[in-house]
Amino acid sequence: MSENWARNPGTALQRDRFEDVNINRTAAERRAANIASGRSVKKQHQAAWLLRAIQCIDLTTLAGDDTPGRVRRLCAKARQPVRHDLLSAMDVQDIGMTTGAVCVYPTMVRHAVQALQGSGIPVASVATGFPAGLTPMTQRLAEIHYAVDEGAAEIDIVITREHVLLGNWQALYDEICAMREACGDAHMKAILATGELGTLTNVYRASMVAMQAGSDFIKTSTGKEPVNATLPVSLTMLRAIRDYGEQTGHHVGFKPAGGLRTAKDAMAWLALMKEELGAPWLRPDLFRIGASSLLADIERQLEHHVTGRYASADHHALS
Ligand SMILES: O=C[C@H](O)COP(=O)(O)O
Repeated sequence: MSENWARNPGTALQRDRFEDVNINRTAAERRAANIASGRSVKKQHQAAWLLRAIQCIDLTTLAGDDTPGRVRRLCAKARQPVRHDLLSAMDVQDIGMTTGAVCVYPTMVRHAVQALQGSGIPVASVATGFPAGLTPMTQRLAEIHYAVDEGAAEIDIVITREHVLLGNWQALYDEICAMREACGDAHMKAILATGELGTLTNVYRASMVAMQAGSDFIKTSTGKEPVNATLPVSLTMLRAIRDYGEQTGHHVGFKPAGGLRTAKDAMAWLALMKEELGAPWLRPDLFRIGASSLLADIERQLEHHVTGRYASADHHALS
């Protein structure tokens, strides 16, 4: 992550920027499918794209049975996400390849911070009653303070879905503003839990409110909803990011999360980013992929690229 990673200061709540916008699901699905067909990435560039995807992964463990040991193993993988011999074969052994961040629950932050010392890899913490967000506001804010005090540099908050479903934009804006303030210097990603928002129009409107309230990133899902990151939802959020950028001049990042497991998924989302927002968004400052098990398949594809053979998935430990 670059030192000068710009924050999104947000704006006042401006309903006229989103209340009249309606998203056509059929058109969004068609456009997303077209982009994901992968025509925009030439075969010979695929390995470079996969390396870029790794640099954008928020390597995640968010399980009830997480332990300090599991978090330490995850951090070791974040420090060295691809085997050295594969990096050497691709002549990229000296680029300092790491994942974008490690993402954990608040009580695991200290273990991750310790394990990542000196690596420059930030620790992200979920907070605010993840995944449902249905705990009292004072506790949700206290959780942010706790995670920041433990050393989290990034906070992934969850929104109250009810505010979106009822169109209570002021309440949504106020809640996210309060969370942004609690984050202090930590960068804030707002998880919209799009699988629970009903319509793409709601996704667009919630995205806009989250950005107006100062979110540095908008993120699709917790990974715990029945439907997590999809391409049409992502397209809708990227359109909102583009519109917000045109209106304010502020660049907001995007994080698809939940169910992204294959190198093919990573390629589809990279293509979507490039097509919709352009090359500046293909870097960890503005793009993260939240995933617990994507890295194994990417490493497998890179091995195939280098050796022409596939190793078994369990050959690539704990990715
Ligand atoms: O934010 C990250 C997600 O929780 C990861 O979801 P996943 O386990 O489906 O990759």
